[in-house]
Amino acid sequence: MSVLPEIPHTLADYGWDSAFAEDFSLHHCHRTTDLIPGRIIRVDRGRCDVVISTRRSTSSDTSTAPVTVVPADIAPVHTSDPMEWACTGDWVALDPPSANTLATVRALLPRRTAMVRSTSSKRSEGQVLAANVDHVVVAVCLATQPDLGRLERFLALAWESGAQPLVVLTKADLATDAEYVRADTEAAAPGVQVLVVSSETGEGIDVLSAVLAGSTSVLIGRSGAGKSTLANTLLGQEVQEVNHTRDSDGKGRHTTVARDLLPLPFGGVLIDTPGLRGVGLWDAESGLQQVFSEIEELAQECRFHDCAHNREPGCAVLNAVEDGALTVRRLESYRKLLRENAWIASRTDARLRAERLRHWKMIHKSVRDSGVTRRR
Ligand SMILES: Nc1nc2c(ncn2[C@@H]2O[C@H](COP(=O)(O)OP(=O)(O)OP(=O)(O)O)[C@@H](O)[C@H]2O)c(=O)[nH]1
Ligand SMILES: [Zn+2]
Repeated sequence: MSVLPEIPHTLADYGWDSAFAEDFSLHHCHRTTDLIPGRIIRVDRGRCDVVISTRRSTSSDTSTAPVTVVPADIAPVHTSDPMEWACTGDWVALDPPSANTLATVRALLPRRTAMVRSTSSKRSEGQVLAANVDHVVVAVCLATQPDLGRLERFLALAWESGAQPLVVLTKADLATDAEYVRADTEAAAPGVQVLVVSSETGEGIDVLSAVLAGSTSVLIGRSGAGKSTLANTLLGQEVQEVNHTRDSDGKGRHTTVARDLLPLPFGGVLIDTPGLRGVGLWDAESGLQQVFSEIEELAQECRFHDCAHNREPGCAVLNAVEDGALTVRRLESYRKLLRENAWIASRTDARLRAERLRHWKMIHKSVRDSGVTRRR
């Protein structure tokens, strides 16, 4: 067993609920040995760290007992497809650790959402950076002129993951015209809540905490947007668990338990993994449709159903630009991101994608056939 101390959180604090419990029971009943549920908080070279309950007896106990962190082997669930690699946020079924064996992950439970980025390999494949995320919080700094095109790209990625995006306008204490920026931001983010916060004064932190409470969240945004500062503000005391502290002589660096997934003091967790913060687009066509939903709606009114909104007669999109209802900036941003996305998608091996789709359909079908109804 791990020598790590018990942490006064429960699996429920980490997002465990009855729908995951049902998915887990499907794996459980196929096995003679006792598998246990857990959530991956970090993956590192063939190993992962998993939070598990300190109590094993019944599932009702599991949700209220304190959790502990154990290292686990992920080799049995390794596949050739990076989209299916175990990642931070995954709920898993695992063999518990024993006196002389490491815990072993036997299955990943079906993901509700997945944050995906393109890898830099020659053959473009997606890689999952975080699983089962409920809120993607996009941080935009109020101290400088916001880059709305960049915001729209982050939002497309957020929508594409299946999570609910949220925009936080940070450093409100440095803002000269917060309301003006908020209005511009809201116009660039239909269907997305926009909150104004300051880690310096604490403005808006209570509202943000209430929105994120009980869910799994990630913070993304450009460098310097104030993500680390905001994460520390939200995590409060909890962050002490992960701080990298220097030796008293100032030479070496000690790491206590390094975690990419941290419990929030008001319930729920925050995922912060390297690579997730400045993530790029990957096959986010439906995400783009959601970011630019008003343009998609206008396009329904164009005279020609294949209208490219260039100079076609009866184009509702161009008419909206003429009326001032739609900005040229936003239409150009929409075109640019669609082109960028099409280019990335075209690099992806079509056969690979078809296989992946078939595989996931099979999983969904087997879940459906077992009579389990899923929440989302
Ligand atoms: N005045 C003020 N400064 C802030 C606030 N939040 C962050 N900052 C400052 O802004 C700078 C960047 O903040 P970070 O939290 O490091 O930004 P980040 O988004 O994590 O940056 P990366 O780690 O590069 O991605 C730091 O100097 C912070 O002290 C705030 O609410 N008010
Ligand atoms: Zn048109």
